Amino acid sequence: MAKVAVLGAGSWGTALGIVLADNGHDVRLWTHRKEQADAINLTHKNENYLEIMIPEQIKAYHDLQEAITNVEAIVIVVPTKAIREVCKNLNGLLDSSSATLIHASKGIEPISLKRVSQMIEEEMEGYQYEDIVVLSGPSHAEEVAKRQPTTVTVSSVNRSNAKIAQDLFINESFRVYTSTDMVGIELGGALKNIIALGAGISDGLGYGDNAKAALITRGLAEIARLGTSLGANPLSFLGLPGVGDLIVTCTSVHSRNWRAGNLLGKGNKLEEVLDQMGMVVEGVRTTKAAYQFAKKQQVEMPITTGIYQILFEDKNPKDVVEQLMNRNKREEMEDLAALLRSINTK
Ligand SMILES: NC(=O)C1=CN([C@@H]2O[C@H](COP(=O)(O)OP(=O)(O)OC[C@H]3O[C@@H](n4cnc5c(N)ncnc54)[C@H](O)[C@@H]3O)[C@@H](O)[C@H]2O)C=CC1
Ligand SMILES: O=C(CO)COP(=O)(O)O
Repeated sequence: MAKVAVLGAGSWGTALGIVLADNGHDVRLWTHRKEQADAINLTHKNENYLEIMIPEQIKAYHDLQEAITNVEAIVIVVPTKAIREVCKNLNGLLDSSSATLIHASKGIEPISLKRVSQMIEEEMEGYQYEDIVVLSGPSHAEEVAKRQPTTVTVSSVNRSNAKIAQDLFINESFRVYTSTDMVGIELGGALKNIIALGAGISDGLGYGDNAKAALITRGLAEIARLGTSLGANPLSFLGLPGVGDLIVTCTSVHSRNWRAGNLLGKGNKLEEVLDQMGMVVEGVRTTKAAYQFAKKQQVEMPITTGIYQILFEDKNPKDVVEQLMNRNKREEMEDLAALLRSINTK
C-alpha cells in the first residue's frame, strides 16, 4: 500500500482521499488552513464541503513538508488559480521527483492559455510533462464520497504513469480507465464547465430540456472544434472526460457551475453569485481563457462567446439566447464531418 499526499482539502480532494483510503493507502490530506486540518483530525468531518464521515486513516496536515515526506504519489486538487502557488511551494521540499504526480483540477489559465499539466510542468522543478497524470471524468465529489458508482479516466503521455494512477484509485465503486491524450482529457474537463454555466443559465431563465439538450450537443461540437485545433484526439470528447462530464455537469444539482449559472439566469449578478457559492466555480475563469483561445485559434465558439458576454460584458442572458438562435443557417453535420476527417488522418 502506498503513502499518498492529497493537496487541497475541498470537496474533490476529500472525496479522492476517501477513495484512496478505501483502497488501503496511507492518505495525508493537506490544507492551507490550519483550523481546517485541526477540525478534520478532531471530528473526521470536512464541514462546509461534504456531509460524510471521513475514514480515520485519513490524516489532515497543515505542514506541507510533513504531508509530502516519503510519499509515493502526490495528488494536486486545488482550484486552477492556486496551482502555480502550490507547485512553487513544493519546490525544495521534495527530496526526489520519484513520487507520481497526479492532478484532478479542471481549468485553463486566462492569458497564458495553459492547461493545468502545463502550469505544473512550468512551476515544478524535477518534473517533466510526461511525468504528470490528469484524473478527469463525470465525478461529483458528493457521490464519490458515498461510494456511488463512478467512472473516470487517468491520462498521461507516458502510459506507465497513467497505469500507476489507475492502480492507486481503481476499486469496485470507482472504475478508472487510462488514456494517453492529455490534451483532450484536460480540455474536455475544463471546457465542459462553460457549457454547464450555460445549462444553469438556461434553467434559471425557465427554459426546458430541449434547450439543455441543444446546449450539451452544440457545446460538445465547439469543445471538440477547439480541442482538435490544439491537437486533441477527437475521440476523447466522446469519452468520459468529454461527453460524460458534460452530461453530468449540465444536469446535476451537485454542479457548482450549473448552480452558479442558474443564479445568473435568475437575474443575480456575477459577484453576488460567486459570494454565495463558497466553492470554486472554475467555469468563470475558463470562459475567459476559452474566449481568448477561440480568437487565437480562429475557431468559432458561439456558446462560449455568449457566456463570456453574460459574465464579463453584463449582457442580458435572454439577448444571448436570441443571438444564438438567430445565427446564420448551417448544416449540422459540418462539424461532425470535420471531426471524422481529422480522426481518419490520425
Ligand atoms: N467538486 C467536485 O465534485 C469536483 C471538482 N473538480 C475540480 O477539482 C478542483 C478543486 O475543486 P473542489 O474541491 O470542488 O473545490 P472546493 O472549492 O471544494 O475546494 C477548494 C479547496 O482548495 C483550497 N485552496 C484554495 N486556494 C488555495 C491555495 N492558494 N492553496 C492551497 N489550497 C487552496 C480551499 O481552501 C479549498 O479547501 C477544481 O479544479 C474542480 O474543478 C473535479 C472533479 C469533481
Ligand atoms: O467536474 C465536476 C464533475 O465531474 C464538478 O463540476 P462542478 O465544479 O461544476 O461541480
